[in-house]
Amino acid sequence: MHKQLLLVTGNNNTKAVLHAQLNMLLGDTISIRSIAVDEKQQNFRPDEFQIILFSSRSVREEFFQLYAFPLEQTHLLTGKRTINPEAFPRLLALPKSRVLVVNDDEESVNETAESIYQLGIDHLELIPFQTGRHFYDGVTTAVTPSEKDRCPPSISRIIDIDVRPFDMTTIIRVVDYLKLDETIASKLSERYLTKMVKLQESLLAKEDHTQKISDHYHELLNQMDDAILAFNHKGVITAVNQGMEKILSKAASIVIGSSIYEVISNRTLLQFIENKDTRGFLTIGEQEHVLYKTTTSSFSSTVVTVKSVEKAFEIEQTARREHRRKGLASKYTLQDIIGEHPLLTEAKDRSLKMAAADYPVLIYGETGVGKELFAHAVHHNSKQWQGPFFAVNCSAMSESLLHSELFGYEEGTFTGALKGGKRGLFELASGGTLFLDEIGELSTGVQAQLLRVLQEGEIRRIGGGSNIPVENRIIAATNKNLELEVREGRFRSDLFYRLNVLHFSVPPLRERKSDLPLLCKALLRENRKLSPEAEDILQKYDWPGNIRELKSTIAYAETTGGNVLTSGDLPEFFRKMRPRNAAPLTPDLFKLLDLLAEAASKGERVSLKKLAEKASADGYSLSIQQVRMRIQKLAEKGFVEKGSGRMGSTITTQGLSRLQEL
Ligand SMILES: Nc1ncnc2c1ncn2[C@@H]1O[C@H](COP(=O)(O)OP(=O)(O)OP(=O)(O)O)[C@@H](O)[C@H]1O
Repeated sequence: MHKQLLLVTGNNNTKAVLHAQLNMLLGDTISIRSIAVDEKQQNFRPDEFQIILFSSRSVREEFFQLYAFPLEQTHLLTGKRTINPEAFPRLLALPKSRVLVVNDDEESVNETAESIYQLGIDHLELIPFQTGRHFYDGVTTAVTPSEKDRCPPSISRIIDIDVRPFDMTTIIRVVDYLKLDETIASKLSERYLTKMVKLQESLLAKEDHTQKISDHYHELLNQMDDAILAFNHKGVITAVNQGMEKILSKAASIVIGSSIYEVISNRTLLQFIENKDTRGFLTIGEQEHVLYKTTTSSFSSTVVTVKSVEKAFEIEQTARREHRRKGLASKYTLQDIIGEHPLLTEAKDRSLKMAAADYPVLIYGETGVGKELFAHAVHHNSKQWQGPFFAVNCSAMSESLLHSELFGYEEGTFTGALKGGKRGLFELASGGTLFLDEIGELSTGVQAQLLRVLQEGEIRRIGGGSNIPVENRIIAATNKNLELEVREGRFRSDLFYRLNVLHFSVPPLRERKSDLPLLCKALLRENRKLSPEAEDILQKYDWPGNIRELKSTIAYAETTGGNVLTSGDLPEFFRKMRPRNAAPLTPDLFKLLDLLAEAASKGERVSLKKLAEKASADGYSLSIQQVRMRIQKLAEKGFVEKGSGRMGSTITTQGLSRLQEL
């Protein structure tokens, strides 16, 4: 009689998979009938089967609730299930993480998890799914043998490992009970083994790969000049390199896995690990070292790096250059502030001394004297020189805009607010310097907020509920007399006294005109210079716009002039000014200029011949050649513009103003 096996499963999907497995392994020798437990069966007699194989214990229980047959002659077997080898690579590819195991009941969940562990997949922390529970803290991936619908909504990634097949012991028990030919058993194990070997190969490949990666990291860590130590949130050391082994005087094999408190005896190092600082110093023997501490974003690991002072300095320089490239760091140092006048030198000396302190600095000075330049230099010489430098002009924005620029806002605070909110300048400049230019223009509302920051060291974003600590050096500048502003009630006295602790003035250019040649030289492009006459004009001027005005004057002259910039190349305004000691015009030059002015008033240009005739008529006997030479002279002074060919000449505005002066 042909031996018959009944397979009973929970659902049709499982039935199809398990039936295919049994059929492949035993189909040539026995007849297999498969049912899903709740399927309606007609003419069905379970006692006709020699063996009934259940896919799980719950299926078995359900079966006997449906069929109350006495089954004395039938062997009942609940199969053990394993993981589908095809799904193996998908499990191996998952990163080290916590993963939810989902199946239809508690037992099958545990069984699935057990099989995963038994197969050697140990990099996953498997969390058992519980029916009715919706949230699993921080778990976003689930592994399930085709029970996707049961996965809770908090799961974003589902790894379907397909229906779990019977494991080999179940098959062997069937073969054994049915007393099947031994050759079948060996054939079976061959087929089974082939699959298992493949599985093992992928596991080994993984282990080998992991080992290789681990060796590689070790090698890299040891290549580094710095000493490195990493520990987890429990203070257990997870990595060290040779540099750190030397500092600790202990081998990595002892250190790794031990608590930091067991292996670190150096008090400075231990204190640095415990405190909040991210940078510290450590002396080992005679040598100074810099300590750095970084915590991973998930706060699960902390890495401590020990660098030699020289190397740290080099890196900080590079970081500074990078900051500078991004325009965040201060761009100027005291060397960039040109001038040797004692008043300027005094300002430089003061600023240098004030830079070292922690108080705010207030810089007084007229517009364009270089207050911002000084603010950069103060930042550059301060403790926070490595941090960012942000400047804001308090008069350039409306009160509400300035408020949001300085303090930032939370998402949804107002129409047009950026998604995720916006960090204000106080937050951005934290750890660095915030330069508040034209502080005298601050509205009373913003003055009150600024006072709060200075007193409390924290800000509150617009629309935000919590206070955010900030640590900035404040440098403020004004061209107003702040004391007067306080007296007249426009500036808060408490804010004034907070800001005014350290202050200095930058002298206006008119009080340090001896610096003009130096400044001009620095501002002029290479190969360009000022004619003595032009320089004389610049010396005579009062410079209400200070260096900013000087800069634009030079830029103007360079655009209009050649290599030697004459008074004629200066902006019109300057050309009207009479240079000191300028040689007076000779009467015939004066006459020619006068004639040209007369013609210009009629909108005419005059030829050399005509000029000679007119001059002669007024008693100035000049040949055409003599007129040509004098017109050339006037043109050199910028008073006349010569026309080409027969075009004739005309007087310039500079010539006209000279004439008026005379
Ligand atoms: N001593 C100096 N040497 C070289 N350049 C200078 C010097 N002083 C000022 N400058 C230049 O002049 C311009 C104006 O300087 P800065 O903006 O620092 O003036 P300020 O006093 O802050 O002006 P404001 O009060 O109008 O903001 C800048 O381009 C700056 O580089």
